[in-house]
Amino acid sequence: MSTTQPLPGQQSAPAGQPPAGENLLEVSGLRKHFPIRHGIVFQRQIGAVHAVDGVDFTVGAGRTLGLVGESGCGKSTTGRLVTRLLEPTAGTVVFDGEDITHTPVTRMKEARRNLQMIFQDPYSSLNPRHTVGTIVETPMRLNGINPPQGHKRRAQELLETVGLNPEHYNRYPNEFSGGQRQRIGIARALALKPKLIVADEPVSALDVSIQAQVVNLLQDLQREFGIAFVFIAHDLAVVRHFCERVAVMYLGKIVEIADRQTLYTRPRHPYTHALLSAVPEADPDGIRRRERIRLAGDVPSPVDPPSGCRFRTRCWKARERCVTEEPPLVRLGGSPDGHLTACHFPEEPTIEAREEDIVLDPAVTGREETAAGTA
Ligand SMILES: Nc1ncnc2c1ncn2[C@@H]1O[C@H](COP(=O)(O)OP(=O)(O)OP(=O)(O)O)[C@@H](O)[C@H]1O
Repeated sequence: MSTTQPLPGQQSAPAGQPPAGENLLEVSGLRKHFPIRHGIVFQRQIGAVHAVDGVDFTVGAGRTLGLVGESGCGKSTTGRLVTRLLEPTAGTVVFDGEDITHTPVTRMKEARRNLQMIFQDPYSSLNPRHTVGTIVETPMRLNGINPPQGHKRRAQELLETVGLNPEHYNRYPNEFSGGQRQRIGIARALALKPKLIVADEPVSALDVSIQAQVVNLLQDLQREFGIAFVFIAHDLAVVRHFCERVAVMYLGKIVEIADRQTLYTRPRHPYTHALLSAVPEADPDGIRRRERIRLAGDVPSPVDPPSGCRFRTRCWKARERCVTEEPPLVRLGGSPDGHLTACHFPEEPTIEAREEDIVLDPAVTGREETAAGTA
């Protein structure tokens, strides 16, 4: 996939946002292999965890891309590579026209300012010994930003922006709830007026009742300030709410990417079908039945991923070709512009019920048979 061209199928920008199609972030062939070492003295490398294994995507200015997939498929590592918290093994990251793939963090001041990250755990990502004011002001001070109204007033404005009381400036993180701490983290990320925020599971550590509030806050900020987002989550419902485009990852690769409506209603990759079929969804008319797919086992080890298509060991459609030939991420016949799928034997583009459920997990089959027998 070319990463220098705007992704097809992007919707037009809402009022006040940058024009559509201008790529702010271009990720190409991105790889991260964590070495596995053995031995106390010589520490020989005996293998590698293929955490991210050739990922391409772009994010337009002011746009939102969701990264979804099961635990361990490489979402967080991708986020950390993009924000340069990790050094890639291969590939390129171009941000705002600048290739930052190997720029030393100390020399990428401008990019660091415009590229911020929000972390999953609001408890560990805030220094408990610093006041909220210090936490929010520090990025400005480190970057030599002196707002006309002064650091304190600006920090208080930011607290207000994220729905916190500016008078809490002198309080410490442990005096706040999880949702409030995440708001402090968001205020800190906003302090430098970033162009892109990578939000790594920003609500999954929060109570369900608080999650919606924080997601709505992020959405308001995204619209008001035209900030682009890479939103990492395993909760497909949250991603659907927040993201215009969604990429599905499996074992270090993107297996499907499309605009949200297409991905959620007309998926082609069997793995996307399986993920969606696991999402509980209200069926208001009670007429349309959704497909049921239960996958077998866990994601295989990223130390030794399967040959060919990585999903083949859990796929009900796998054939010989899937063992020998890796499917490219391409637009399939019948898919709209911008909908790319990596599959040799794609599914019908619908999530409606099939004649028979797909249940690959023997444990689930056993349980269901027992339940049916006792009913
Ligand atoms: N520093 C590291 N050293 C070795 N392996 C790592 C390291 N960080 C991540 N991994 C491995 O890389 C793979 C991808 O991890 P990653 O955290 O990116 O996945 P994820 O999709 O974000 O999962 P989760 O939703 O559980 O956070 C996993 O197998 C993980 O164990």
